[in-house]
Amino acid sequence: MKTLRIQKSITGTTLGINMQNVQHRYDQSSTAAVLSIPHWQVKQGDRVFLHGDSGSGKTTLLNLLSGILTPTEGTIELLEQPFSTLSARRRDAFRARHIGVVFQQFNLVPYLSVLKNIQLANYFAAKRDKHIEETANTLLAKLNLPANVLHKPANTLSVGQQQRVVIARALINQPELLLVDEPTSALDASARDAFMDILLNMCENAGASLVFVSHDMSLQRFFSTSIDMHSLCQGKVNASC
Ligand SMILES: Nc1ncnc2c1ncn2[C@@H]1O[C@H](COP(=O)(O)OP(=O)(O)OP(=O)(O)O)[C@@H](O)[C@H]1O
Repeated sequence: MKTLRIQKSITGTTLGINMQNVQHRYDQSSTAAVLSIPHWQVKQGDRVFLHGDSGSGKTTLLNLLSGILTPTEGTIELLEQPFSTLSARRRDAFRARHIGVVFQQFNLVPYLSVLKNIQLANYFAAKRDKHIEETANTLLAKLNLPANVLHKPANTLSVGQQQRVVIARALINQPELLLVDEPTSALDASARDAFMDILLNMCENAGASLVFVSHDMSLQRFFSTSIDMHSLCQGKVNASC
């Protein structure tokens, strides 16, 4: 049972993401920010395709949204709760409970089984699923992974299979916000399209917001909203609600 009570805004719409005057500098003494976003709001449940040139700040933005980085200036609210201003400990707890991340580095524990890797995510969320094996199996089946991989060490799976395990791990806690970075790079075209359908269906059923970063512009057609980093940093992307 989730403890967070998501408030409705005055328009009756819940905001999944609300960034105001956000800037990020890796080097505090530098005058130029690597990322500067005047204003960006994403309605809860929206699915956003984010693209941009190499070095335009996509990874930096995902790291800010997942709380791995905090902005040098400005504020980030998630699910209408303060996020960037939380202490590191409370931000970690918020991430474990409400955010699923699928980043390019899989961060699977290589010698642990697929099930143990998924259980770890559930453990850190502090909302244990008593039927974790059954839930994990259902998720893996939806992602077209055979049930017999569940007890195999993660490092014995193919790269494409590991990508699917990372998705299952990200979804196991039914996050309200899913942050995804280039998840289909190891899949061929037909597996990629099947995977996109599954991912988007899962997000829709859960009412989750999705921020999906990719260089592969052919994936844009799966999304109702597509944003390039240049427009975002120019403040040309308005509130979606
Ligand atoms: N840890 C870091 N320390 C200093 N500068 C960094 C760091 N990470 C990224 N940068 C710089 O910040 C800018 C944005 O980088 P970022 O990785 O966010 O871009 P990106 O759009 O994800 O690029 P790509 O598509 O190549 O992955 C770049 O100029 C990069 O050199």
